[in-house]
Amino acid sequence: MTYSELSAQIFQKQSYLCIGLDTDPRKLPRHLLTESDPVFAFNKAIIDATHDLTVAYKPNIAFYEAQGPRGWESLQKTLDYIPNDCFTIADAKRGDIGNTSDLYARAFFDPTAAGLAFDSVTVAPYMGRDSVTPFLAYEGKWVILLALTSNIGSADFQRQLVGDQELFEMVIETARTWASPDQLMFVVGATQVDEFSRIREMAPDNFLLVPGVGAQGGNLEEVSRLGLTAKGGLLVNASRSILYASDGLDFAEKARAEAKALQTEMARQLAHIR
Ligand SMILES: O=c1ccn([C@@H]2O[C@H](COP(=O)(O)O)[C@@H](O)[C@H]2O)c(=O)[nH]1
Repeated sequence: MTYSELSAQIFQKQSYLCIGLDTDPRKLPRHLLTESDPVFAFNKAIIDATHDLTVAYKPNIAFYEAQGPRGWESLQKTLDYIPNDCFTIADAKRGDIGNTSDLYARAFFDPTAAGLAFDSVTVAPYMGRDSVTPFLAYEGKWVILLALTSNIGSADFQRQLVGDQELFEMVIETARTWASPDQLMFVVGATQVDEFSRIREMAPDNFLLVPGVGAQGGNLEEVSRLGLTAKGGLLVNASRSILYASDGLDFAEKARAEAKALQTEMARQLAHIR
C-alpha cells in the first residue's frame, strides 16, 4: 500500500487505528480451543468484527514464532485473510548485517521466495544503515524503524545524549537520509507524549506507528493533537485492550466495541485537521 493509499484509507474510514494481533493461545476463549487452528479462528473473528474500523493490522511475530511451524501457518492464514484495504505490519523488530537482513526482508516481503507478503516490517536501527537498507530494496514495502519506544527501558539508550542530540533523534535524522516518507515510518510510543512535538518537527511527513494506548495507558487525544498531519500521518496501535476485552462467547463483539470507541475518538480528532 502506498503513502497516498494509506492516507486515503484514513480519511475514508475516519480511523488511524492499527489493531495488534498479539494472539496468545493461553488467552483464547475456551470455546475456540476445539477449532483445528484456534489462533486463526480467533484472528478471523477479530478481523471480521473490526475491519471497517481499522486501517492496519499488526501481528506481533513473537506470538506466532513461539508456536513453532504451527504458528507460522496461523500467521500465513491470518495475513491472507486481512482485507486488501488494510495495511499490514509484521512487528518483528529485525535488523542484522546486510546479507542476513536481506533474508529477513525476503521472509516478510517476498512470497515468490517462500516468504510472506506484508506491507511493512518493524526494524531495530542499532546495527546501522547496512542492516536497514536491504528492507528498502523492495519497492512499495515499508520499514518501520524503532525510534522512541513505549517501554521504560527506552531511557537506557534511546534517551542518552550523543553530542547534543538524544540517540532517538539521531536515529530519526539519519534514517531520513536513507529513505523517503513513502517507505519509512518511525515507532514512537504513546507513553512518550512529551517528545511528540519535537519528533513531528524532525519528521513532518513520516507516518508514526504509535503503540501504547490501551493496556500501556497512553493518551489517544494527546497523541493525536501532537502527531496528526494533513495526510493523517499516524497509525495508533492497540492490541490487548481490543483482543482480550472479553474471553467469552462475545469476545469479537466486545473487541469491536473497544475498536469502535477508539475509532470514534479518531474521527473526532480528524475533524480538527485539514
Ligand atoms: O515501543 C513499542 C514498540 C512495539 N510495541 C508493540 O506494540 C504492541 C502493544 O501492545 P498493547 O497490548 O496494546 O500494549 C505489542 O505488540 C508490543 O510488542 C510496543 O508496545 N511498544
